[in-house]
Amino acid sequence: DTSQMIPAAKPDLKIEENISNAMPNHQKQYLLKSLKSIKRLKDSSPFLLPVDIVKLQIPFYYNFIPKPMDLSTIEKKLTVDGYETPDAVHEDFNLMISNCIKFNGEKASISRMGLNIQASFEKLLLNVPDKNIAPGSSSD
Ligand SMILES: CN1C(=O)c2ccccc2Sc2cc(NC(=O)[C@@H]3CCCO3)ccc21
Repeated sequence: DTSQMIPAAKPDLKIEENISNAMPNHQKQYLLKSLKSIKRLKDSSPFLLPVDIVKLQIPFYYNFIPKPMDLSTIEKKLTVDGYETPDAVHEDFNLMISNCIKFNGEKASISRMGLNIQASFEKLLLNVPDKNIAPGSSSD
């Protein structure tokens, strides 16, 4: 019952810039390319930008979703070296999808779309270059 609730303010996402041991550039470039190809998927369009609580008329969204996430935020964070490892990128991607399922429910079509792009992203993650392999060298 939201009649007694006070809409929570948008959480301010503090993106740590240039963290101490930022991810090697060849991993970062691979992940940026992967995000670009995810963004081209039709099921990605609702995830391209932060959930707009005004357009969607959901003033209590941040009461239920304290850590909103979207593809543009992940991409920005990658660009400013806000991630130490590919796993940390994967974590934010999973956060974006779990937020969607939590707010909309497993059965909602938007959740099916989210699971689709999550599966596509995880396929791309299988081929992230190793941290230590110099780009262009083969691993065998
Ligand atoms: C991920 N997600 C949601 O999780 C969400 C959250 C609350 C209510 C509906 C949805 S589906 C959804 C729709 C849009 N966007 C639209 O539907 C566009 C923009 C506003 C109206 O048309 C963006 C995010 C989103």
